[in-house]
Amino acid sequence: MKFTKLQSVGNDFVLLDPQGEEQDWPKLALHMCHRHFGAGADGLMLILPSEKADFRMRIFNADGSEAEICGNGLRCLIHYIAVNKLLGNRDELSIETLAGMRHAQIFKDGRIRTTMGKPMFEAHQIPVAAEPDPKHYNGQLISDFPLNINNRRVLVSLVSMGNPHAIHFCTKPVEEFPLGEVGSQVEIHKAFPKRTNFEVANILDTEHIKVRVWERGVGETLGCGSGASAVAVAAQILGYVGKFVYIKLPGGTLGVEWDGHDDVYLTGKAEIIYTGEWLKDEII
Ligand SMILES: N[C@H](CCC[C@H](N)C(=O)O)C(=O)O
Repeated sequence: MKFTKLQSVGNDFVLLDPQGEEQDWPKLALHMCHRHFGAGADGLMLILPSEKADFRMRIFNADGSEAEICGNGLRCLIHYIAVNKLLGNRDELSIETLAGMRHAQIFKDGRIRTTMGKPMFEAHQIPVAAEPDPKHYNGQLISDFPLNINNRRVLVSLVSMGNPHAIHFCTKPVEEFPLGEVGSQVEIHKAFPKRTNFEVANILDTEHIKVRVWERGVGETLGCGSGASAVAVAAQILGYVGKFVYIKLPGGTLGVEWDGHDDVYLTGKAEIIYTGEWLKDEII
């Protein structure tokens, strides 16, 4: 089975075109994403036909769980479509995802600008099980939500980009944050019935935020597009940044725009690293 390996800001994926074939995708994702016994990736993506859009995308995390959306994966899929001229030379296209329709523009310099949908803030949309006190929130950003992690009180803001994000703003450099210890616990905290992605963010100035990410179903990644979007949205609502912000991740920088009401726009590049053939048939 042929596959293509792609990356964007160091978030890497194997992409398959199943051509109508059905497989145990969660198990195959677990298998193919393994860094030693497999091809190695943060996720497995499928490019599929769609009746509502140019193509449909499915994304499975390295642990086999299926996610609603993946910002970097979306950009990688669009880059794959452009390089392989699956839509000729069209520079605008639409992709159907579990989180809804997403639209993209491809620029001549290789940048790809995608919609990331409208951010959601209601407790049931995150979802967060422990109802925060409604008088504080009623549809506004749930900020300073307290989590007790190994006797450390971690305050997070909660944003859904179709997938859940818990964001901790800190004043120290993000490199000093114990992301492995804290992120692994936040991901599976009982407050999040669907688990959550976790971002630690340090505001550099009104246009730049430094971020590290512990991804649901993956662990620490070098970049996360939906995470970058969620951080930019929360930071704007909290008054830290304006409507356009650069999110500096360990694997690279993404641009996020949000007018405060409608769709978030995410801009970055993507790269095909290699194509390969999957020859293994046994499961780990
Ligand atoms: N781990 C994420 C999916 C991948 C998101 C990330 N790679 C991105 O670029 O948005 C989740 O389970 O919600």
